[in-house]
Amino acid sequence: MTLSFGTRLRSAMDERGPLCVGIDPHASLLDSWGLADDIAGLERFTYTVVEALAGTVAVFKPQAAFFERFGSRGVAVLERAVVDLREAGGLVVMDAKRGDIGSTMAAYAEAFLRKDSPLFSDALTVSPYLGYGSLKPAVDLARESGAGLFVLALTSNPEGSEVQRAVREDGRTVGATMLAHLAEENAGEGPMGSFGAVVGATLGDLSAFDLDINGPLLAPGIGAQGATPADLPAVFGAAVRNVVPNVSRGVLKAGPDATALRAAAERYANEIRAAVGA
Ligand SMILES: O=C(O)c1cc(=O)[nH]c(=O)n1[C@@H]1O[C@H](COP(=O)(O)O)[C@@H](O)[C@H]1O
Repeated sequence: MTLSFGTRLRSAMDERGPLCVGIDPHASLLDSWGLADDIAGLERFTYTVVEALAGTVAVFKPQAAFFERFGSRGVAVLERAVVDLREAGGLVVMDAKRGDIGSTMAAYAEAFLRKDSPLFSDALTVSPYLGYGSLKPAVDLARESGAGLFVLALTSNPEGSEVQRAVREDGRTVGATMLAHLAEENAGEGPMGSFGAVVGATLGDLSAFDLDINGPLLAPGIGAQGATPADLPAVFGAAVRNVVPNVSRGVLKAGPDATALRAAAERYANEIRAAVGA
């Protein structure tokens, strides 16, 4: 029987700590690593990160756009990275931020959440802004495959608030409504449900929101966007136990040296552990 994503994620967090390293091969990072902004540079960058960190970090979040910009050969690099990371015991959250009308959403879900898909990942980031219900095909297929979703609820960027903090007719904000849908999705699941929210670590006090969704909270924004591991308890309160903090550029800029990459990831992992008491 396939264990659920929430169950596998909780074990991985317990064993390796909650840090998620983002694999975002920005052109500027390739340049600072002394690599060309081409397929060979992308390949070298990606496999250096995979080889350096696959055995020690709990969760990886490859950002699909940085691979897609090289066309099919870039996607092939992504496919191999996903397989290698998973074989080394890491969990892969594919950051593709998909969202569409339900019938098309089913095809996006198949691309990333069907077990025999070349890009099958442990979880996928999705956008609920065509209506939470439009994500149903992805929710259903994730359940069937033992995978998970991370739904954009309160994003780390300042522009997000015009949508996510908009107040609905029932007096709730849009973001709070997404969190409530996820709490429903995860009801009764143990040790934690598989349907997570993306909640930026940059957002300051979130006590106005009920973050107790019995699921993981993916928290980008640490490092390059200015948040620090020490901010996590104040932002997330009691929900900090379920937080998976993502660091992309903050770790990646330490490359290309594998030892330096490992040291950067370890430093963030230790700071996060100290802050959240994991
Ligand atoms: O879903 C995401 O991963 C995401 C949501 C969000 O609200 N903010 C956010 O920064 N992200 C992603 O998290 C990563 C952050 O990268 P760094 O700022 O380099 O650590 C990028 O891949 C973003 O696309």
